[in-house]
Amino acid sequence: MSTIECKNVFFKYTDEQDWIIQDLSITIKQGEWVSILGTNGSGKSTLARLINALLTPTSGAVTVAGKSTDDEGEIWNIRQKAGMVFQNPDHQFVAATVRDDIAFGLENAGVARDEMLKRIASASERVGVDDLLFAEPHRLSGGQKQRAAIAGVLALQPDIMIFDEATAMLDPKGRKEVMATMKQLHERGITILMITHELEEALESDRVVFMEHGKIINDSKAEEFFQKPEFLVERDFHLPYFLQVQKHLVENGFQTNYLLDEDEWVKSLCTSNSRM
Ligand SMILES: Nc1ncnc2c1ncn2[C@@H]1O[C@H](COP(=O)(O)OP(=O)(O)OP(=O)(O)O)[C@@H](O)[C@H]1O
Repeated sequence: MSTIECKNVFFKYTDEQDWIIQDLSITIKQGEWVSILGTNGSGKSTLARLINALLTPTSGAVTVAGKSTDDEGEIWNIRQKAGMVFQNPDHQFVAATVRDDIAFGLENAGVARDEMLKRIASASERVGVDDLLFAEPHRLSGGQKQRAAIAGVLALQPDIMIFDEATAMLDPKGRKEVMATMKQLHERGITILMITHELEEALESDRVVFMEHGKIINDSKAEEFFQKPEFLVERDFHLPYFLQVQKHLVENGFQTNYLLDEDEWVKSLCTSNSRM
């Protein structure tokens, strides 16, 4: 069980900069699916890197499963517990085949050969790249590449997976594949931290954290967060079409609250007394 805990974290990359992360505190429990939304430059990726121990706080504390990211002896342990998947899948591969790429991380982690083979088989099967193990990563489609990258992280048996705009470079099919994989990992109890600009993706999560100027300005359940879409509209976020329609209905008194599941909303509309 790995809880993520950030306590009064301040961070800047250089002395000359203003704070990139300012007095940020958050606790994320094992098994949660948290979307991290925010405007460009608000510090989302920096927060992810602080949690993954790629960066350490200038002041304050970040702990993962009770281990401080400041403790040099725990860095590799933390990175295994909290694996990261990045935006550009092409930057994540180091080996000539998917199989060797997954094996590379395991070798670095000192996993014995028999165990390594088991883990490669199980991680690749879980994300549906078991038939691509001998393929060259650069020849895969975008969605396949991201799933192969996820398999590499998954083989290290993380409790937490951090997706930093992992679908941003994918076409709709690739996005769908990666979102389905995230959903499946969440169902298996892995904590999902998903940095995204896509509200459709955030609708899938349990909790939404919204960052601005290095601070968390909203932290609530997704159902609650999406009850106030004007918060997003004011910040130039593009609402999913079915939420835009609901916004008009709410504003005109035809509906009292927002439903985040499109099918459920359509069903309720069809059975409602206020059918138009
Ligand atoms: N290596 C670095 N050195 C100096 N400043 C940096 C570095 N990386 C990021 N920054 C600055 O830190 C701030 C926050 O960047 P970060 O990437 O965390 O934001 P973000 O919310 O993820 O942005 P985006 O949505 O555009 O990806 C930005 O002003 C950025 O210019």
